Amino acid sequence: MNQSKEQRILDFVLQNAVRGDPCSVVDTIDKYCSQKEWAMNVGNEKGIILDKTVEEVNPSVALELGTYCGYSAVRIAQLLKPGARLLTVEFNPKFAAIAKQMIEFAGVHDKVKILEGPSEEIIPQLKKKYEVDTLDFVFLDHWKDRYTPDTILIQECNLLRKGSVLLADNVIVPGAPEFLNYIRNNPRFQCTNYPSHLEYMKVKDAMEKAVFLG
Ligand SMILES: O=c1[nH]cnc2c(O)c(F)c(-c3ccc(F)cc3)cc12
Ligand SMILES: [Mg+2]
Repeated sequence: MNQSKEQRILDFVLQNAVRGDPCSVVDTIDKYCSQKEWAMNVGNEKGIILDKTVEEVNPSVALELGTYCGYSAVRIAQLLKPGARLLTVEFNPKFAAIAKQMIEFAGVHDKVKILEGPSEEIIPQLKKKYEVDTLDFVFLDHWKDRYTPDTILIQECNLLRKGSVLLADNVIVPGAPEFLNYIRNNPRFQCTNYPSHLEYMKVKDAMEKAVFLG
């Protein structure tokens, strides 16, 4: 049965990265995806913007929408303080299975919980089923058409507090124009744009940060 690209990425990590070393896992994924097969990991250039935002927020509870192979989950988890946790939502069971192995190999599995299913079903479960009070940080990196409805749903579920930070990938490519319009015209958010490039390409992309004002 022929392998998926995501399985090839995982195998390359298992063969070439250092078990228990999150940096080596991140660097090895970037090496494979820049030299052999493009894949939709946030990548190193936008990854540094993600890192800086996570360090600035220093979240106790972080949510990621869109796990994929676990690249950004590993990046985020390695920056979390002791006792802090990342909940990451993945709709595609094949991607979730790859990410689980990636996260375990990186040695950050005690900080990360993969929640399999559609974000619109999981977000309303966060308080009761996953014992979340409020989210300090949310990384939106799933499907552009879900950015706005999920941001609205997160607010409706009372999951944000004054100072909660949202960071959205791909607001230029593939693009999330409706989300940018929503969040930049919403007086309850203070927005900042971070121009960058599409992972492993010279194409322009950007991330958008939105701080919830309460
Ligand atoms: O669907 C996505 N979810 C999350 N992140 C993505 C991404 O970072 C991409 F670059 C892309 C992408 C895919 C194909 C292209 F030609 C350009 C960007 C897609 C996603
Ligand atoms: Mg992305």
